[in-house]
Amino acid sequence: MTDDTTLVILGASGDLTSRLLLPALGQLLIREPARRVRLLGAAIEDGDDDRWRDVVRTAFATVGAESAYDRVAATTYRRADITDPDDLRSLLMDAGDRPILYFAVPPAVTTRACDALAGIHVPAGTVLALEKPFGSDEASARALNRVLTGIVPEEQVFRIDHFLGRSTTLNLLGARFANRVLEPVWSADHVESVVIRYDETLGLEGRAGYYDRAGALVDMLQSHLLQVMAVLAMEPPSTLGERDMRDARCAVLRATRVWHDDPVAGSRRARYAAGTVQGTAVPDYVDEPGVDPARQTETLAEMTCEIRTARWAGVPFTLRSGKAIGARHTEIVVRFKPVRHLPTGFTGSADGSVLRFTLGPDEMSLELNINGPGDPLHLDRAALTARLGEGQLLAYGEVLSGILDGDAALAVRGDAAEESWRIVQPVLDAWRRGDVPLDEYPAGSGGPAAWPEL
Ligand SMILES: NC(=O)C1=CN([C@@H]2O[C@H](COP(=O)(O)OP(=O)(O)OC[C@H]3O[C@@H](n4cnc5c(N)ncnc54)[C@H](OP(=O)(O)O)[C@@H]3O)[C@@H](O)[C@H]2O)C=CC1
Ligand SMILES: O=C1O[C@H](COP(=O)(O)O)[C@@H](O)[C@H](O)[C@H]1O
Repeated sequence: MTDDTTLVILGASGDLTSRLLLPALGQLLIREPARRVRLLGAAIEDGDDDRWRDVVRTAFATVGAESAYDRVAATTYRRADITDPDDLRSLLMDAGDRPILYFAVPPAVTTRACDALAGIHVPAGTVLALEKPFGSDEASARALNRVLTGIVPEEQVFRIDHFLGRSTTLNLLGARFANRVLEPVWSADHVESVVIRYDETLGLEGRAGYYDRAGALVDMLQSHLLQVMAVLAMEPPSTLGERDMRDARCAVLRATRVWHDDPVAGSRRARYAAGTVQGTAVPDYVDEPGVDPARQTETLAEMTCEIRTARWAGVPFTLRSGKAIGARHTEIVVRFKPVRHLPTGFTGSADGSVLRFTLGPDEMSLELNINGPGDPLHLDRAALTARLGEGQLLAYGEVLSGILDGDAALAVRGDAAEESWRIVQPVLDAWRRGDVPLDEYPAGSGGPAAWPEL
């Protein structure tokens, strides 16, 4: 990586930029002292270099990376409407050779900006990094892919999914592929069910402009949780290189359908009502600023899928994510089948073992049936727990590192983005038709009382 690479952050005044991208860049520059980057920020609002430099310094400081600022070779700001070809042209002139255009802007703006880019000259080696959601359905994702590959080759398109850079997801690879003990039981022969759950205490956080159109299904399941499922379920790749990893993940998605092809039985949705989350009052979702009640947006989504391969057919993979839940509950749970025959004479129950990966703090635990204290033939439950390495970088740091190095292993390939939409489309359609009721739960609860525990 040399000084002549410019990271152009489109959406310099946005939440993602200040809260996640810049802190991650600061961390990355601290971890890799030889790395240099030029930073060009752009947004619609009038601004100047000094104000932008303050934004960068403040963001670096949030992760204790103040000293990384000296490694940024230049930091400049340009006012630009990136849907305007003239503004884009002058931005590209400022960016120089082989720029990285990071679209930290709303998805509809990204689409319009890419349409504009397709009509102008883009320097060879330009990299495009696009935030999720990628398109708004399968057809629009396909159309956007066509536009992108008309601008730069697929290897230069980074569709971002920061869950692929999360240490838990990376730890899954180590646990699965560096332990011979797991591979023989990693299939429908031994696994009964898988749950991937990301319940947050956070509510809307002022993001109605985006979230009210997306909802939990698109915001979390269609993107992040399907990618985590792909890592959990993929065939062992030959290498951790870009092609092997992306082929393996995409093969899982290609084989995935909603459970029994029945989106009504295979999904549930709900929305939070007024309540209290960890001592703080949260309004009814429809009373949050900017929400349109007519949209019937869900804040809790659940979908069960089947991966139709010899390894996984018949195993339900349930993905769930909710906002304003009483306690953070973020984990991957692999539940094994009980033993085929429990020798007569034991007392107590012998439920299947459970392998659990907790996301942040990262832990892995294996629950087993053991002979407990007292009666030696009475079965008790015990857990072997290991704290996993948190990684030196935030998830966005791993993602940025890949982009700056031109390694797309942690980015979503175009065909995988389309497959993810294909998987959720029947559910979206069923919800739009009103075939699945929109249930309610008080903010701060664990979800609708009537929903059976996963
Ligand atoms: N925020 C988050 O936690 C996460 C966000 N994302 C994704 O990141 C993207 C950005 O989200 P977020 O930062 O929250 O959004 P914000 O609304 O906070 O920021 C949007 C940014 O886009 C700029 N912008 C809008 N239109 C244009 C335009 N025509 N030309 C130039 N700049 C423009 C805005 O500039 P101005 O202020 O000048 O109008 C602003 O800087 C979305 O795709 C979102 O899904 C992904 C993961 C997490
Ligand atoms: O992309 C998103 O992710 C966050 C959850 O991820 P985290 O790493 O910030 O915990 C989610 O809150 C947000 O709604 C979604 O857009």
